[in-house]
Amino acid sequence: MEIALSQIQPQSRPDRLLLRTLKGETAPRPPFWLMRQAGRYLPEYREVRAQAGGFLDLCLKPDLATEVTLQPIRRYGMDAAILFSDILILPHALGQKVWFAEGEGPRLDPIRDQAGLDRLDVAHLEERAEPVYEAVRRIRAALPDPVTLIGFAGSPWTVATYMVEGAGSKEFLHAKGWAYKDPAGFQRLIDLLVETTVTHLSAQIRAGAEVVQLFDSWAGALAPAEFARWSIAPTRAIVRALRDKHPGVPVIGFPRGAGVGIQAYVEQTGVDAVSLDTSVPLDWAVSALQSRVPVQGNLDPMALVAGGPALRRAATDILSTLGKGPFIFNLGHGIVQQTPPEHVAELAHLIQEWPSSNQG
Ligand SMILES: Cc1c2[nH]c(c1CCC(=O)O)Cc1[nH]c(c(CCC(=O)O)c1C)Cc1[nH]c(c(CCC(=O)O)c1C)Cc1[nH]c(c(C)c1CCC(=O)O)C2
Repeated sequence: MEIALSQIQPQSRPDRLLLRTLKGETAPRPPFWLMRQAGRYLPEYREVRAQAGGFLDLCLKPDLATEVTLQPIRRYGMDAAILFSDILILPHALGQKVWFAEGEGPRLDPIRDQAGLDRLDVAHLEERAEPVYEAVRRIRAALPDPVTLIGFAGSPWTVATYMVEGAGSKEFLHAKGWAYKDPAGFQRLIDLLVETTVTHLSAQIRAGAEVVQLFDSWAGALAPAEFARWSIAPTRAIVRALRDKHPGVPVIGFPRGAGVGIQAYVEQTGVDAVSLDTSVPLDWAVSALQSRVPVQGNLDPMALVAGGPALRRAATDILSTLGKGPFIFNLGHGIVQQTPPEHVAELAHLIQEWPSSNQG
C-alpha cells in the first residue's frame, strides 16, 4: 500500500495548527479538516472499499483503514486526519450483531430490554476493537508531524438509538419509548455506553489519537429535559473520565441539531471545543459559544456539492466571522458522495491561502 505523502505542501500546514487552536489560540488562517473526508466521493476510496468486501471489514483491516484515512490528507493537505472507523464499531465490539445492508445503511439486532443488555459483552471490547487501535498506531506513524490525528466515538444517546432501533431512524420510536417509559432501564444502557466509550476512546488515545470527537448526531431529536439527561450528562461524564486519564487531550463535542441547547451543552459538559451544524447562525456562535470555547464548522455540505461562487461566498462568510477567534474550519455535517473532488480542492486552497484569498 502506497503511503508516501510527498504531494503535501509543508508550507500549507503550519506546525500543529489544530492543537494550538484547541488550546485557544487564533491563527492567521484557521486549521481545517472535513467530516467524512475519507469516503465514497473519492475514487481511490471506492477502489479500496471494493477490495475490502464489506464496510465493517474496511474498518477492521488496519492496512486498509490506514490507507483510506491518509487518502484525503495526500490530496488536500488537511491539518488533521480523522481515524477511518465508525460509531457502530462500539456495539460491534460489545458483541451486538452489526451489518451494513448495501445501499440501505446500518442494521443491528435490536436491544430493547434488560435481557438484551445482559447479552452485551463489555469484557472483550478492547480485544474485538484491537484492529482499530492498530490502525491508529499505523496512521500516526505514517502521518507527517504537523498533521493531528483525531480519534472518535458516537455519543451514548446517538449510539443507543442505533442499538435500540436496529437501524437509522427519524422518529426513534423504540429508543424514546424506552427512555420515557423505563428511564431507569434506559439509564443502564446509557451508563454502559459512557463506560465503554471511555474505554474505547482511551485505547485510541494510548495508540496515538491526539484529539477525540464525540458525534451526537441525533442530539437535536431530544426535548430539553431529555437533552440534559441523555446528551449533556453522559457527555460530561465521558469528558471528566478522559480528562482524568489523559489530561491535555482535547475533546470536541458535536451536538448536531441541538439549536440554542448548544450553549448549555458547552457550559455543562466541559468539552474543549464544539462542532456546529449548518443551521447555527454565525453571529450567535461568536457571542454565545466562541466567547467560551473554540468552535468548529459549519459549511453546508451541499455548498461543497454546488461549488463555484456559492461555495466561495459561504466559506468566506464563515472564515471572516468565526475566523476572528479560535476556529477550526469544517462542514456542518459529513461530505456527501455526490461531492466533486475538485470542489474540495478549491475549498482547501481558499482556506490555506486565507486571508489573502479573501476578495471581499
Ligand atoms: C451516525 C453515524 C454513523 N457513523 C458516524 C456517524 C456520526 C456522524 C454522522 O452523523 O454522520 C461517524 C463516522 N462514520 C465514518 C466516519 C469516518 C471518519 C470521517 O471521515 O469523518 C465517522 C466519523 C465513516 C463512514 N461510515 C459510513 C460510511 C459510508 C460507507 C461506505 O463506504 O459504504 C463512511 C465513509 C457508513 C455509515 N455509518 C453510519 C451511517 C448512518 C452510515 C451511512 C450508511 C451509508 O451511507 O450507506 C453511522
